[in-house]
Amino acid sequence: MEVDEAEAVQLIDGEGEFAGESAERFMASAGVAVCGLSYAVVSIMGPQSSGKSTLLNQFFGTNFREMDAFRGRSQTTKGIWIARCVGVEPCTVVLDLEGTDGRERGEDDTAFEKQSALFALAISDIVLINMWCHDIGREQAANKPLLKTVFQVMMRLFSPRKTTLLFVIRDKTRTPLEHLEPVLREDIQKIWNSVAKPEAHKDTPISEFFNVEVTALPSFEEKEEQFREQVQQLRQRFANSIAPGGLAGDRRGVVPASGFLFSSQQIWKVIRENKDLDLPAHKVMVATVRCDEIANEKFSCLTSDAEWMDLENAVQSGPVPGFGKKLGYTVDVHMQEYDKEAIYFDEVVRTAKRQLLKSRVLNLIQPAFQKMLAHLRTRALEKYKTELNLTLESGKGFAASVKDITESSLNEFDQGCADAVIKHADWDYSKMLEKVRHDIEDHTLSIREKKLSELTNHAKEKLRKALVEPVESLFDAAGHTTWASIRNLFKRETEAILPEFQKNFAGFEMESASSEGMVSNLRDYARSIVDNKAKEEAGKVMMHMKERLKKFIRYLSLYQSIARSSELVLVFARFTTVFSHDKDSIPRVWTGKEDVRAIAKDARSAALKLLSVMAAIRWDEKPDRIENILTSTLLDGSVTSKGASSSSDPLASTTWEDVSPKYTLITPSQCKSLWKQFKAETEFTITQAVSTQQAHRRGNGRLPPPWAMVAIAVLGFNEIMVLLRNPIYLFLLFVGYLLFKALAVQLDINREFQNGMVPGIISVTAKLVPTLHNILNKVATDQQQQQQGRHQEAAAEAPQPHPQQQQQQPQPPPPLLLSPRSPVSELRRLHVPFSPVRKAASPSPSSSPSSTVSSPRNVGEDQKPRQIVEPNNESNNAYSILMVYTVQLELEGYKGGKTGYTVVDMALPAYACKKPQHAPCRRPPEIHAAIVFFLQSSSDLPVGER
Ligand SMILES: Nc1nc2c(ncn2[C@@H]2O[C@H](COP(=O)(O)OP(=O)(O)OP(=O)(O)O)[C@@H](O)[C@H]2O)c(=O)[nH]1
Repeated sequence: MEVDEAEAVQLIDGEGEFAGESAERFMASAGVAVCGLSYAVVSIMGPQSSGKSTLLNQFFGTNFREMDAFRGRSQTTKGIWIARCVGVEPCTVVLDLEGTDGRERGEDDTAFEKQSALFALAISDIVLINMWCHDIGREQAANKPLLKTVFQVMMRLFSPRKTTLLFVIRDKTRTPLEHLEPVLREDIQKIWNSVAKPEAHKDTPISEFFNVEVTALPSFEEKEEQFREQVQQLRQRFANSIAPGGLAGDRRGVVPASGFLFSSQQIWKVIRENKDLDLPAHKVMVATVRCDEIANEKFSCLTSDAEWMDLENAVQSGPVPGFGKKLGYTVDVHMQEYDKEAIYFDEVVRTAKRQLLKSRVLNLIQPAFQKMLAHLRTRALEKYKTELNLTLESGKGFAASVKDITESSLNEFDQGCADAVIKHADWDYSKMLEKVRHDIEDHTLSIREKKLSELTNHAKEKLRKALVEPVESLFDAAGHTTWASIRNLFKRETEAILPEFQKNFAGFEMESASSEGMVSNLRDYARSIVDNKAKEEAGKVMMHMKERLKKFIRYLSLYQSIARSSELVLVFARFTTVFSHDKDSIPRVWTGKEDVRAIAKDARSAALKLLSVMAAIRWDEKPDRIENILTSTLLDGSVTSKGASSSSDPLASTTWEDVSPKYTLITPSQCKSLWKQFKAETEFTITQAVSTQQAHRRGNGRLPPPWAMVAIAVLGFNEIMVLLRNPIYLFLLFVGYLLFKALAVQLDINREFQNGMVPGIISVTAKLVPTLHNILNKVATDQQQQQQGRHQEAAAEAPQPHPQQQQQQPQPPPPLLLSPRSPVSELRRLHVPFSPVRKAASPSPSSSPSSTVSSPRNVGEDQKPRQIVEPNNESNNAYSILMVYTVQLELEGYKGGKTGYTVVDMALPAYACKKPQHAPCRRPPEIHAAIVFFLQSSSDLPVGER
């Protein structure tokens, strides 16, 4: 319900209960609460039905209930009522008190009178005391007990405020006020004097506590017009009553209007409890409560402030530009509201409550500020990372980049923090600044490690590339200067790469000790590359050599049970290389004139040299005695003596003299056992070579001795003459000779009889008929070819066909140096389709064999032009016409479906006879072994391929 400003409400009911709810409504509707200190409180006391309500209504335009005179005189006002004066500035609140000396309460019930009087004195600036004119000067006047009560309760107020007592004399008579007032004042003084006072105020004059004013009004009932006129004049005195010199008292202890209701309630509570009323303490208490209420209200306003909520939401997702400015403005608004409302309360209390409010506000907004700092921290770190990357990419030095960007990032963070703080708080963001600094330092360290690691890895990769393959190559050609070459290589490459590395990390501004340490580590790494390569390369080379050796073994059918250890493979490889090649690395052709034992010794010596090279890693130039020891003990044969004691055997040890164990690859005792095994296995090779040489010599000495030839001529003279006289016999003899010769070549008589007479006869007998059949077929084939040749000659004489037709004719088979039907030519024919690379490299059938694919390990060797020994007509030896024919078989590629090639590179001394090309050729043992090897290998091929 809206309360009109003139509408009076009950503040305290007749039972003495404070009507807080209706009073609050009144305060809100009458707008008193916002008046601050600019308000005045007026009360009226007086006997019952003395026209108090009538006077107030006429004075201030209020609507207090008045007694209806036509219904009889009775109590109208019960308790205390309150209303706001109409048209009086400043805001004036008026209290209408229950009349004293009322019949309703009885003669002895004066408690409420005293309580209400004290209440009126405590909260009012002006107290109107309504009294009848005819009571002045009377001893038993009705106002005398009232005044006594007022003065007595006044003494119960500590530090009482100075109140104006305005005596309103009603129904004034013809006696002028000038005569009435002294009498009244005298009565008042008498009453004041009669009141018991505390010792401190015993002699205090009444003027210390009261401003006594007196006025008189005509009767409202009899002289209403005059009454109204004089009331209007009197009303003027209530305008600006609180101004200096105004009607109001000194207003000490006045509380702000917003606290008026609370203050009144508390005062009434104290009065009801019959306690002394300490107005200053009450004022502080009111201020405390009210400031608390105001602070709570303002804090609540802030928490629901739209700008604050928007700001708080925004800062959750990222930094807010102008955060401090926006937040400071919002806080300012609410703090100023507090100041505005609390300004009239006790200053000490007000300030204390303001501080409390401020700390609550800061606690509320600090998480948002911390969030803002977190965003700034993240942004500073991101900026640092980005700019560092860009700067490093531009090539600027690492340390200089870090210094510049750190400074700029921290400055930006600092500015962001300064922008985020508010003037109300002295928030310290130095800890966050330290965190950002640590973030940057951590990131810098990680990037530094990463960059240094990249540089180191790059240098290591360069070292690896620069050392691995050259070292591998040097080990391939192991010899006297191998380790010297490796040392030179190591020195050259490290001196080229390490300074470049040192130059690259100069930008990191490292301490010289760290820098040198890193270079030293890299140098150690380079050494480890060589060391590891020395070990690994042995393994790799062993594998290759083992493969090669296996093929060589297949070729010669010699080494069937060797290569039990990888070191032995190396030694064997060197041996077979030397043993099978001459000094110019040309495949050796056994002519029968070589000194096989001397060659074998050279081969063993070379193998031993390889063994000595591979026996240890030599980083220093200090010569060692490994080769000498190996030569003297192994090559000269002393080691083979079974009775050699360990004390005289320099190889009976696990370490080399002057060689560190960590640099030892093959120990002396290992060398010794390897050599024993090597000698045992190679002995057979040498024996085989000697046998081959002897067979060769036998082949060259097949003509019968001269005495036998003379005996044949003498004893067979008649038969010779018969043959000479009969050409048919001579022809048949010639044909028979040719047939026998062809059979002998085809059957390889010498080889068949190598295993003994009886096995030879059996073998030759079994092969005789098929061989004869082959020869006859060959003769028939030759005749057909001759006829085809004649046809072609005839066709050549005929008109030439169109070039395209000519291209479509099938190409003739490639010319063969051997017989087209010979096993070796079959070998070549079968091999050609197997090599796709060979096809690509040799589109023409007449391409040189040197264009074939070779083993990677033999690239250097294969790149040399193949030395082909053309048939030499100048040579008298029919078997000395040699050619080097390279046979490359991808046999391994067909076995087991492997995709890679295993290239068998065999230098085969091929045989081409002086006889016509189509005649059958006799095979030397090496060719025969190669064919046997091929046929054995090709047995794994599919039937069609074979
Ligand atoms: N004689 C005379 N009577 C008056 C005057 N003013 C008012 N009255 C009459 O006095 C009677 C009481 O008036 P109220 O104004 O109700 O008096 P009151 O003091 O408020 O009464 P309570 O509130 O009951 O104590 C009414 O009948 C009025 O008409 C006046 O100036 N002189």
